[in-house]
Formats: sequence, structure tokens, C-alpha cells
Amino acid sequence: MATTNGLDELASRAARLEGVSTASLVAADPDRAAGFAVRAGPVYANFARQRYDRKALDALFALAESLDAPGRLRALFGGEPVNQTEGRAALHTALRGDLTGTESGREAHAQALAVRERMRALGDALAASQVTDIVSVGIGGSDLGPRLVVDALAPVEGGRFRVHFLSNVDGAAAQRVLAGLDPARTAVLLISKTFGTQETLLNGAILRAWLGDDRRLYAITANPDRATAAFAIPHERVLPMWDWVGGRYSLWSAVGFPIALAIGMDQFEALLNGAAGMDAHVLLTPLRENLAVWHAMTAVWNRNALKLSTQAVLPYDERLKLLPNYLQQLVMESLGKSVRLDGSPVGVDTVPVWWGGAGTDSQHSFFQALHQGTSIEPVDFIGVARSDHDHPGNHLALLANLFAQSEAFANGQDSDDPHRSYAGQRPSTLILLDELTPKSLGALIALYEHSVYLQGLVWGINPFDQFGVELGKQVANRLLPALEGAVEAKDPVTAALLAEWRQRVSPTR
Ligand SMILES: O=P(O)(O)OC[C@H]1O[C@H](O)[C@H](O)[C@@H](O)[C@@H]1O
Repeated sequence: MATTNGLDELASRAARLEGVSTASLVAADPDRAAGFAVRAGPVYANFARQRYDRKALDALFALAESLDAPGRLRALFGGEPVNQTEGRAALHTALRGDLTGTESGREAHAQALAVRERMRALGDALAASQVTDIVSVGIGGSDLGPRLVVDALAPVEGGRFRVHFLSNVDGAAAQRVLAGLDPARTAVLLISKTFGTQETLLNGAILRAWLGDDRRLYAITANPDRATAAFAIPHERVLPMWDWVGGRYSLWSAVGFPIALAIGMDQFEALLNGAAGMDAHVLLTPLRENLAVWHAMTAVWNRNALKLSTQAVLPYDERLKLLPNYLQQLVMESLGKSVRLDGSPVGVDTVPVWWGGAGTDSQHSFFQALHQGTSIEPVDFIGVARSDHDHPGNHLALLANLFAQSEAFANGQDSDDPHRSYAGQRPSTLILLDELTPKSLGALIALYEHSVYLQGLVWGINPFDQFGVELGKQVANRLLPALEGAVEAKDPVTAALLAEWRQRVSPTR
């Protein structure tokens, strides 16, 4: 049996807290309501409504200490090959700063700065042209980050460019994105770390043909030769990235070019600076005041001590409605592993299912289950203190709902009528940003990145590979000839499904 790193002990601590209400935990500890909180720059998080007490927290911080969390953070920032299964560093932090002064960190940061200069120049050239619209073609890590940030921060009107995103291989997606766009006023970015991703290659071919003029076709990739070979994009229109940037950690690199085009290069750099501020906090702050450590160890508590199998993220801000989608890739692709670094079974539960949606909309869809369902789903609530719209009454109502839901989940409410009774004891963290700016969003995303790294450390897994996504791609590649009619599918169920499908399409399609 693989070592469980002291997680069994946490489960027995949790058992001792069973039946103790969250309200009595708060009442028993006068400092808890305000004291179970950490602020890092523009991000404040309050953990008082989690289902642990100080002794449990002591055990969690002791666990982080025993795993040398500070040393492992230094290894990450310093460019050690923390992505052990692929023998690589994971230097996304070097895209936004140079905190450790190691040679690899310094070199990576210098490369990142040089590419940023090129992004600025290309952006300025595009701004001086007749281009009004940008289509960003990419998927997964080459899509979700830029899509989130552009949706959150792009001006509602008056930005330099309108930026559109195309990811799905479904041709309907391309058709929808292109409807209403004028090829003569559009530039296309093909974003793919590998330049071997089926969706991006197929959509890229559609866009290239639609554009009709290769001069407005750009590539962002760690494999420029492939971009040149497949799309004849000359190197001056290729922005590089590197194998030391994981796809889901890449929005800070040239993969963020759509962000820079949507909000301007200065604002893109403010996003990076926000992340750099969180980096400095996480790297340099002792464990007990370290926001990423609190967040990660809370996740470990909920998963391994309370055995909760999902994690909801509920931003109470319309502009952050894509955050759950973004975090699904960041967290689940990073931590969805069952073996430790040495290949042995992990022996404990790893990533829960991450999901969520924006409040208040989601209150009117799935909150019933959160309040009265039989399983308990821990929540990260995210709110923004100051709004930047002209409807202050709506903002107060939004925040009243945010604070109310967190209170109602924790405290519940008794009733003689079981149908109208709320058990409460639903754990949540409330994260509050001062305002939603490039800086605060950068800090928030970096917080989640570091929390993921620390959770991976506890579970002894590699958060930087994603071999699990390969099998489905391989099977799809094998099956494409069967759909084209060239071969028969070998698997009997797939063969039956294809036969069923063939009956429904005309022979020519
Ligand atoms: O950037 P690309 O090489 O096109 O990869 C795009 C995405 O596809 C892969 O399947 C991985 O699961 C993701 O981690 C990656 O971000």
C-alpha cells in the first residue's frame, strides 16, 4: 500500500468533529470569524466556514511542513524538473517575474520579456491596419485562459479589437464564429503548443481558406517548424512558447496574445504583475499566513478527511462566469491522477470533480441540491467588493446574495416540517477581490495554480502531465478511417454504433 502521507490521521480528526455544528465551532473560538482569513494583495479569503478547527489546521500545516512545501515551491520557481514524468521544469512563474535568481529562472524570464516586446510590436502593427476583429483558434490550455480573461476584462465597447474564440472541432462552431465577420478586416491567431492538435489544425485550415490572405495569419506555438510546414506561416508571424510552459499554465505567455489584443499590452502586463504579486506572496510567506497553503490544505481536508467528492466554484460576478470552465482544466487535468511520481498507486482520493457557475443565476438552477441534497459539495464563493458599472443597487443585491448563501450553507435552519428544514454544515470559503482588474484577476488565477501544485505535493503526484487525455485521441484517430468507410471498426459495440450511424446519413456524407 502506498504511503498516505498522514492523511489517515486527518480522517480521524474529522470524525471527532462530526456532529459539531459550524456555528458552534465559530462560537467556541472568538478569533475564528475574522482570524481564519488571509489576505494576499488584492485577494482576501475567509475560511471560517470550513468544517475544521484549530487542531485540524495544526495537523494540516504540519503535513505541509513535513512535505517541505517551502522547498518544493522553491524547486518550482527555480526551474527544477518538477514535471518529472516528462523531465521538464514548469516555469510559468518566470513568465511574470524572476523571484529565485536561478540561472534557468533568469533565462526563462529573459525569453518571456523578449517575446512580450514582439507581442507589443505585432499588436501595434495590427492596430495601425484595417483589422477590427481577431479570431483566436486553439483548444484546452490554448483557449480557456485567454477566453476567461478576455470575457472578464475586455471593455464592453471601445476596445482595440473584438476578439472571438474558436475551439470545438464541430464545424458549427466555425460557422457561428465566422458569421458576420469580414475576412478583409480580420486577423487569425492559430494557438497550439504542439501544433499537432486535431481541432486546431482542422479549424485552422477552415480559417486560412476563409481569410484568403495569409498575411493576417499568425501562430503561437512551441513548434514553429510545424506551423510553417502546415500553414506556411513565416517565422516573423510566429510567436514562440516553450516546453517549460504547460498548456494550462500558458495564458501568461504568447498564448495570451488575444488578451493583449483585447485589453492592450499594458493591461496584459498588469495581469502578469498581479500574478507576480501572488507568486511573491506564495514563495516568501510562512505556511500559516500563506494563502495558497490555506487553500490547498483546505482542499485536502475536504477531500481526504471529509471525503467530499466535488468542489463547486461560484463566482458572484458575471464577468467571471467562465472561471469554473477554466478551473476545470487547471485543476482536473493537473490533479486527475491515480499514481504517485514513482508509479505506485496513490492510495488516497485525489482530485474531486470541479464544477460551478455564476451567482446569482446558479441559485435558480442547482442550489436546491446544495442546500438539501444528500451529498455535501464544498464551495469556493468569489465576490468582488467594488463594481465598475452604474447600477449600485444591483451590486448590493448581488453581494447580499453572496454573503447570504455562504451563511445559509453553514448554519442551515431547523423546521418542524422536514421538507422545510436545512441541515447546514456545508463548508465554504469566501474569496473577496477588492475590484476586478487585470491585477486582481492575475492574482486570483495564480492563487489557484499554486494551490494545485501544493495539492499535488500532498498526493505525491505530478500535476504537470496529462497522459490520460491521449487514449481517447488515439482511438479517435484509429476510428476516423472507419467513419470514412475505409476500414471496419474492430470493437463490436463501436461497429454496431457505426452501422446505426451509417443508416442515418446519406452515402455521400
Ligand atoms: O496547445 P495544444 O498543443 O494544441 O494543446 C491543447 C490542449 O490539448 C491537449 O489535449 C491537452 O489535454 C491540453 O493540456 C492542451 O492544452
